[in-house]
Amino acid sequence: MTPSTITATDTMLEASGVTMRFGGLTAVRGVDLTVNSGEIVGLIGPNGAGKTTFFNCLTGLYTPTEGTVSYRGTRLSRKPHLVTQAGIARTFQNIRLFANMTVLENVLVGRHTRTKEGLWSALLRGPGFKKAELGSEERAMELLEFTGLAHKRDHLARNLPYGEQRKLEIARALASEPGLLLLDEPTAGMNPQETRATQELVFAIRDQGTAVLVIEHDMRFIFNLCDRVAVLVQGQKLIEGTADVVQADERVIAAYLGEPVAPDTTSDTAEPAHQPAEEQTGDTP
Ligand SMILES: Nc1ncnc2c1ncn2[C@@H]1O[C@H](COP(=O)(O)OP(=O)(O)OP(=O)(O)O)[C@@H](O)[C@H]1O
Repeated sequence: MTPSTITATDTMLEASGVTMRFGGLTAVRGVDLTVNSGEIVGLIGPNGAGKTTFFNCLTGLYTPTEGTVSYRGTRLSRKPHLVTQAGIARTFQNIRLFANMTVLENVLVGRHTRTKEGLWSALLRGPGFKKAELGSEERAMELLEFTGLAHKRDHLARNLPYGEQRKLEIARALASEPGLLLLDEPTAGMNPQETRATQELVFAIRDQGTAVLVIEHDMRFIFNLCDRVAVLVQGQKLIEGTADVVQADERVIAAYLGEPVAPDTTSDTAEPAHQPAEEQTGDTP
């Protein structure tokens, strides 16, 4: 999945002094964060702490007011499609699939940065895209097998259950063959069984050579999954460390956790922690 040139010691992402201001509001303030190859890093913090804004600064959706972002030692472009082409893919907090395309087509569109055809050609399904599609289909099917969606290849994205839509977003992100995958609340709205399956999927993604940076409010998920966790509070990084260090930190407990995280004793039949805020499948990602 990942270029064989990546070694265990590569720095994939290096964000340095990233600050993002919106008028008088400083949403992200001087944040440094590194993700190395082979790592799963978590980014947690209260609502409004600046986590998604920080992701948007990494992926070119926002130009940081201050600071730099590099991927594998090279400063990143501020254009999202060039960031994807460089090797960073992401999913969104609110699912952004092509609702009226099939599962397979959604993944094929995700491959456009790895073919000569552009996004518009992919969306309009022009002749160039159809040719490129033949070469891409095998890889797209591998990704659907990998994410457990192969049997749904011809279903419309909008007809998938919520948990499978989230998986499809991940499959589509993987279609650009990223070295680093950014996941924004991948388990939001999932039940405990789906959350555990997502955890296994993220481990498998890492094991195949893609580093992962993940935002999530489900603390059991984060602390089970991540090699390191960084905590943002009011736009600033409060602490960064292993799960044990972070969840025992009194400032983190006071600012975010409220109480130490209990071990995972949830049952498979429990209800989802919360439902998605909206029916998220839109027509445009
Ligand atoms: N485009 C924008 N214009 C103005 N303010 C913004 C913009 N985007 C985010 N903000 C503000 O920046 C702050 C950080 O928001 P952000 O969505 O990054 O937080 P978050 O940690 O991802 O929250 P949540 O966990 O609820 O998703 C908030 O006060 C938000 O209102």
